[in-house]
Amino acid sequence: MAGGAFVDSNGGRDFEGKVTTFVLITCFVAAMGGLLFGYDLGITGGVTSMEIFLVKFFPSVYKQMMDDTGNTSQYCKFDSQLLTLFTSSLYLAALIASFVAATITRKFGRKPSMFIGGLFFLVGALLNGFAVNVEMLIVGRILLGFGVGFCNQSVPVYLSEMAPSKIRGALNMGFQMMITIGILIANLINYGTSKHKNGWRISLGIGAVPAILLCVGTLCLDETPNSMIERGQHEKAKLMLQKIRGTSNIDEEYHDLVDASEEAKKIEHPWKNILQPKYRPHVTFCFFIPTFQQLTGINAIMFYAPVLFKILGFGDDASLMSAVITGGVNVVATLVSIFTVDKFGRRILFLEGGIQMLICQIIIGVMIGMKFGLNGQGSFSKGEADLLLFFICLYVAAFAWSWGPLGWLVPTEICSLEIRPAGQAINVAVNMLFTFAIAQAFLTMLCHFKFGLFFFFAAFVVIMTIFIAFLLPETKNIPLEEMSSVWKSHWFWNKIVPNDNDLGGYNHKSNQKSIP
Ligand SMILES: OC[C@H]1O[C@](O)(CO)[C@@H](O)[C@@H]1O
Repeated sequence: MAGGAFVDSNGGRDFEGKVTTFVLITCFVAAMGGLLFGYDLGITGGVTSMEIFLVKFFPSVYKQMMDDTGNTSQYCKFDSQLLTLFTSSLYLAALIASFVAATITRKFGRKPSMFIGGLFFLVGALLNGFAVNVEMLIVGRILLGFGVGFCNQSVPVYLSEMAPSKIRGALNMGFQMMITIGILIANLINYGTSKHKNGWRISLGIGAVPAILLCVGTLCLDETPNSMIERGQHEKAKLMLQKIRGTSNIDEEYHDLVDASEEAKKIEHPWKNILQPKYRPHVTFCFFIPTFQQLTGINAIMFYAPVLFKILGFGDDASLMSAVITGGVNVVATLVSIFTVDKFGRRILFLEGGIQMLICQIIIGVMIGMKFGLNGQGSFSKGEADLLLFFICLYVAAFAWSWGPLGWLVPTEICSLEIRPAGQAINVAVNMLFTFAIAQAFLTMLCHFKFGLFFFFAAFVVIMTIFIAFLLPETKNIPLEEMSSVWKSHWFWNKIVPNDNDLGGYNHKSNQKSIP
């Protein structure tokens, strides 16, 4: 499912096999999916800050922006539901599409879903690039959203099933990494196109290039062995396994895949299954982790950084350049997470990231509050603007090594096979729902909450950090087949999870220390 399913479905054991060229090509295709998602996340902020674009499609917002009679508070300059709908409609469409894609991925395979996703991306990008009215823009964004839904649902699954288990963890975070690279590319392109008359067309239309690569790439790829087994093509699956592992010694892995598929088929009602008391921690984390990931307020920065910087008095160029800087910080800090997550663990990254975000949000809120007050009139000096940008970067870095990648990793690794599809569906749907809500509400919230908006998100960061401190057990280095033991040795979850010996279908070890 979207954003995840990289976990080892064979119980964490390592099978014989090399990292073949074939697998590397699959990674490239998967990368296109993440890149496209990131590109769409990053492109609208810059485009909606381009004057020519606003004049053409949102003239009332442009008038409001240019109003220098002093009637409009800086905080409210971009407050327009139609303008935010341009950004947010994508995520609502993605939410709906990921459910449809889940069925197509299961019944017809991963490839059709990826291909359909690529096609939606292509048509959406072209519609946006050639748009002559707001309707074309919004319909284009909805199609891009369908693309995100189909790709986020199928690409990670495809990738995890193709990848040898030893690089599966890295690939999980690699997906978020590609998202951040997509955002950065979008920011760079906006910076480059902003001076051209039709710059916004190039920015929006250029998304068609990775979409074509994804479509063509998908056509050249083969289906995963797991999907072949799921659809009764056992002999083909064996051959495919030999091809992707670069060895004929695949019997053990093949039998594990068949067993896993049989187990999964026994679950008639995955949604009813996940509601059993023993899965309460799983449902809790699959719901609250994506909720909190979005309530960090990260997308207030990712979507609206150029607009926000413009509101704060940065010039046009400086606004877009600042977005490039925050985009760059986002990529580098995600790398930090990839290299430290298995060494220091998930909890420490979550907790450190939370505290760092909190401090930065308070400083940002205070700085804006002191300059713009409640009436929203004011401006920053060059030095103050640089200092503000510095704290925004520190905030983005904290997110990028904590809630960004861990928001996908933790829900996938805590769910055992029989509840993975349902758990992932919750994770993705909730993520998209809150991405939509924040995208839609941010500019209006800024208009009403003013600088207090940063304290609003900071309050959620306090709640989520306490939530992690008390409720999330450390999952670093815990083999998947022993994951159920973490609940039994946790001070809170051992009171909630029923005391049977067959949690999640896996045996658990009795000699665990108390966690955390
Ligand atoms: O890198 C920031 C991006 O990462 C996400 O949280 C996805 O994991 C997006 O919602 C956000 O725009």
